Amino acid sequence: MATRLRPSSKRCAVIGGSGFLGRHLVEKLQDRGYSVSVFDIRQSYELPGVTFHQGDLCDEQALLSALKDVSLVFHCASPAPASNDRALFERVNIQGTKTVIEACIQAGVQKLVLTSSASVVFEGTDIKNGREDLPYAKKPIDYYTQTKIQQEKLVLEACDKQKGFLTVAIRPHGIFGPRDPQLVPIMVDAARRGKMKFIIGDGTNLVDFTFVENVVHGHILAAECLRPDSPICGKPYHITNDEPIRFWDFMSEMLVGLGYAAPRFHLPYGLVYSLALLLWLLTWILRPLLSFKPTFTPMRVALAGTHHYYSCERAKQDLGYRPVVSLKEGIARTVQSYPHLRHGA
Ligand SMILES: NC(=O)C1=CN([C@@H]2O[C@H](COP(=O)(O)OP(=O)(O)OC[C@H]3O[C@@H](n4cnc5c(N)ncnc54)[C@H](OP(=O)(O)O)[C@@H]3O)[C@@H](O)[C@H]2O)C=CC1
Ligand SMILES: CC(C)=CCC[C@@H](C)[C@H]1CC[C@H]2C3=C(CC[C@]12C)[C@@]1(C)CCC(=O)C[C@@H]1CC3
Repeated sequence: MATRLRPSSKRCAVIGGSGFLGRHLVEKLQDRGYSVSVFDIRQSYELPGVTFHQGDLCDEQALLSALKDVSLVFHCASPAPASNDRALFERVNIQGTKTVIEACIQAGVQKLVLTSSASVVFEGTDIKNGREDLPYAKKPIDYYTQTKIQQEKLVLEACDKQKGFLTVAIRPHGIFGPRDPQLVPIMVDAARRGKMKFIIGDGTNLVDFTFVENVVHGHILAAECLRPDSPICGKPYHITNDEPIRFWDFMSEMLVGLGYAAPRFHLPYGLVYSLALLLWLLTWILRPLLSFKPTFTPMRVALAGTHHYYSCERAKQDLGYRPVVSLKEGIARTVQSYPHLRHGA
């Protein structure tokens, strides 16, 4: 296991620090005594001691002024997967990440920790205990994933011990927790519209859901282990709760916790996937006439109906990673944090 070192200056920047994961990361870094700057396209909160720089990460000059005297950068900004905007994903995740790397090198940043995604190896078919040596998806399930693959490659290939610029990528999966704008809100919206009655497939597919504080813990461990002599340089690491759970059990626990009924009726996976594909095709053909965003997309059906869980042995070995919050506690804390989304609220 690599030795953990705190950067001497303890000055770091979180690109995407106004987002769900970013804000949790900022709060924990501050608790641990880091001096933190946030760079984000929006400012969603204020925190004493944290400096905010509002800007687009594709703007090198804006980044350079935010990275002055910073030795460690976390890059966890991305357009939301639900935006499904190919041009935006390419501009931010690919061009923007090139700009982040260039700005880091120019500003003398020593370490860059990227938030990648375990989905970079997911093609819509079962992955059981997938390790980091699985090949990147040849047919990624959506544009978001396609650009996350390119982004991860760019960051890992930029690792250069000679130049003193070290990089590492964290691949979380199914992040959930307080303030998440996606998982629970999308699920509750579907429940309120009567769309959470059905289980896609036989309901036994296992999936990783990862409590946000475990993802934060993985990022900080990676940053503190990143040194020229450590085995983690230029490598990706899966960070999960290490407790794969049936997708539909997780959904049911969340729903029941919030006062909604658990899904009960089974629908065949192949049928739902084909319908989602057809719907997607129709909305694509009719896009000049109507802007309709279906709840059932092929990507979501694949996520809901296949096995996709990952080994985090490499993170345990190299980073000393162990989840700090169990799935049970994570679910309870998440449910408690959404009083406004409870049934009848
Ligand atoms: N949530 C999940 O389950 C998983 C997330 N990830 C990865 O984790 C990271 C964080 O995700 P999450 O916290 O959920 O996402 P959020 O959308 O909550 O946070 C991302 C932040 O980045 C900002 N941002 C987007 N584009 C730019 C830009 N051009 N310049 C500066 N800032 C920008 C967003 O602003 P705005 O909201 O205005 O767009 C937002 O504040 C992402 O890289 C994502 O790919 C990986 C696996 C799973
Ligand atoms: C583990 C992992 C990568 C989770 C991803 C989170 C989201 C993609 C899910 C959040 C809410 C989920 C959801 C569905 C699919 C996956 C999510 C979008 C459905 C659309 C699946 C089909 C239904 O029956 C309705 C579901 C609503 C919630």
